[in-house]
Amino acid sequence: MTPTTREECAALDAADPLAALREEFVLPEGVIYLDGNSLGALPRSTPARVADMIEREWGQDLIRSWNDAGWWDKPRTLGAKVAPLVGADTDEVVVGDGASANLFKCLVTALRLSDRSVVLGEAGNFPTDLYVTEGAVGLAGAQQRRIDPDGPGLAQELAREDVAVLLLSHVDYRSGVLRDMAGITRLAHEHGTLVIWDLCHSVGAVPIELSGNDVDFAVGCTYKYLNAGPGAPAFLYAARRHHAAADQPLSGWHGHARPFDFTPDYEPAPGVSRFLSGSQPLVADAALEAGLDVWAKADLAHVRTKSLAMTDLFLARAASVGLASITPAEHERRGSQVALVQPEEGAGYPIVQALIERGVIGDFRAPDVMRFGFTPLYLRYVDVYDAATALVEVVESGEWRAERFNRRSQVT
Ligand SMILES: Cc1ncc(COP(=O)(O)O)c(C=O)c1O
Ligand SMILES: Nc1c(O)cccc1C(=O)C[C@H](N)C(=O)O
Repeated sequence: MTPTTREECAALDAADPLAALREEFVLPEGVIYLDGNSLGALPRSTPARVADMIEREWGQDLIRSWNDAGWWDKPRTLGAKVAPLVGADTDEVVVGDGASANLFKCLVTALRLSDRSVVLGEAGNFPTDLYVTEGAVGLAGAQQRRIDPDGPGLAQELAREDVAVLLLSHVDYRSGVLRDMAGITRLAHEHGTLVIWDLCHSVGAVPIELSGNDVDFAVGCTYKYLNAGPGAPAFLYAARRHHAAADQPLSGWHGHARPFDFTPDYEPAPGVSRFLSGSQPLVADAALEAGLDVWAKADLAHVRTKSLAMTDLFLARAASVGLASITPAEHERRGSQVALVQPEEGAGYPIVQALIERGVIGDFRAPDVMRFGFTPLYLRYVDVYDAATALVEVVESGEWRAERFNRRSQVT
């Protein structure tokens, strides 16, 4: 049941099985952070973990750390820590490079596995997915088609039976719509299409079953709900059945079968390691590891229950001041964010700025969406209640109309 009063929220916090995890994060005084879907908060253990990596592993142990501190294997050992969060086996996930680069690798690999040459994508996807697809199809001599995956176009396009690869975001970055991974993957496979899921906005936000749903490939970033830090390395999942035939385009020595033979010819490693390219940012890997170690203490079912209760609460209070939502009311179609449409032309950006001045940090996504992310590991129900109160007050008072809230900054 959705809490309606601050007292009910406090009671939910007192009974929250995730409550203790909030202590694992550095959260600035006076801030309610509703942007963890863009950049997650800092785990308390991260600075010491990174300092240890730099001072001891690098400073004292120097090159020996490639073996002694497990640097060489970090893409795999960190991949194994991501695997339970995405419902994959530990040997199907590697960490490395960025989400855009991994997307490129998966797209070209999938095109090479298929005898077709169309990549079907979504018109409203996060732009990097569209740009990377453009680059990949250009190189592979393929074509890109775009649809609205939440309408009838998806089934119609797949039924043409010329689609090699379907690339979709599991949760839409703007609206927060959660797609039916099981149903869409099954439908695509029935039509001979491989599927790549972009999990950037769903990993750590909702439970995910990649292996159970026979997903072919997936990528995701770690700096949002996984709290790995700005620009942290991403992950790549490839179903085991594709490993032997996967021919990824950024073949580099970290993906070689015997890298220390230093042979002139490329021979891919047998498993998911073949998706690696070159050396990885090991300082950033240390921060990622600290973020993943917090996740090892969380139960995703509890995260999901709390996330839905929080978004229900926020949606209900936004509706009470007439704010329309493009985030679905149905739980099974909702990620862990709320996207509200501005009440009048040009109001969204200044409303978000007015909230930020009050210590409630969300963001604005052009052209008209006010976006609020909910991260059950470090948010309390009372925070959500207080943030919603601030939103109601900002809208009702009209304080957002002040000129200072309309000065745009580069990163929004
Ligand atoms: C759906 C989606 N894909 C990819 C990315 C990011 O890619 P990268 O980490 O390579 O910048 C983002 C966010 O930045 C995103 O929302
Ligand atoms: N990755 C980002 C970056 O390097 C700079 C600024 C913002 C981002 C983001 O992650 C944006 C995010 N994907 C979004 O959904 O808006």
